[in-house]
Amino acid sequence: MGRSSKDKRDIYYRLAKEEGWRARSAFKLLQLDHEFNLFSDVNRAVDLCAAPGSWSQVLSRKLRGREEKGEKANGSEEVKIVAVDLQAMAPLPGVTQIQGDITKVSTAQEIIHHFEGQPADLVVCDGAPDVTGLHDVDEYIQAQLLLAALNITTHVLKPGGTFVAKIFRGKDVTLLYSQLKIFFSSVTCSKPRSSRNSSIEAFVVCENYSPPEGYVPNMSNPLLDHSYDVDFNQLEGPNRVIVPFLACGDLSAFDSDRTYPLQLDTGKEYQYIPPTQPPIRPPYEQACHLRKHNLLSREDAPSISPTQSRVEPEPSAKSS
Ligand SMILES: C[S@@+](CC[C@H](N)C(=O)[O-])C[C@H]1O[C@@H](n2cnc3c(N)ncnc32)[C@H](O)[C@@H]1O
Repeated sequence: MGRSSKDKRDIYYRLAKEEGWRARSAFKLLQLDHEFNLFSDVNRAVDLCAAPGSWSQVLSRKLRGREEKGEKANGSEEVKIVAVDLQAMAPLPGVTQIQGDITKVSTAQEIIHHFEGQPADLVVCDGAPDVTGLHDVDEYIQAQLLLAALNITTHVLKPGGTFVAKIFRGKDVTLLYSQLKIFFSSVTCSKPRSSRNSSIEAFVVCENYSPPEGYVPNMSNPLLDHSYDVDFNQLEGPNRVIVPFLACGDLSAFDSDRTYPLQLDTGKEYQYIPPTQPPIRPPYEQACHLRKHNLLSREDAPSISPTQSRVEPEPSAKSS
């Protein structure tokens, strides 16, 4: 397969490179913003599970771009963006990085410290665990990660703020919706056009953060219980919340499940563009090295430590 075959198969991968995004997921956040106007009135934003950084790029370009034009959201407040990931990420203008775990209270404290004690206006999370291929396990771990993201969000988000997170629409999704509905007056599940139909991935857009009275953020247990003073009759029972579903992105936008010719109708001649910023130390680095040297199936395959010589990463680990 030639190096341009992925450009043909994945139009958003190709557009991401053309527009300088680090990953095709940038379009998912852009399309969600187009539908929900996520960035208006936002000066302090948190990007959870941010590496390699395309969502942080979107936040940086949108919020700082507005600031540069003199269109500040709230008076004279400065735009601040914090990105958190377990992995290191190449620097981005105006984005403070925390290499840390979103399940740790110390990470929440670092975020608040960066915002000088002020809460965030917006928290986004495109978090995904390493996919195992066992659907039930993947769905379960993704759900746990979403709950961890919700949990840290309850430490850092201002009342009235917005939380956006990736969700897998698996069989237990209504339990997740019910947990989100405890904390937000509006929860919508949305599928941007750049997210493949063949993937169970979608995004929850949770607006108007309004925790139950007396709720004390607690990092010890990511599974939130239903013991707060919530009118579950309104929620139609804790496991039966019906959340509106909205497909978003202009219908004229590219279809992520289609293969497009390299020569599009744009009048511009096709030219191969390398990835904008490959991950700097991805967790699959060692597997790539072993595969490249045909060592994957050998029992005596040497293991390489993260401090040993670098190996060339694949352009993209996974994409939906
Ligand atoms: C799909 S990638 C995010 C892509 C990113 N939104 C972008 O646009 O470039 C998922 C990320 O979640 C991160 N992640 C998974 N579990 C995490 C955790 N407990 N704490 C912090 N990051 C985590 C992974 O390291 C990975 O970089």
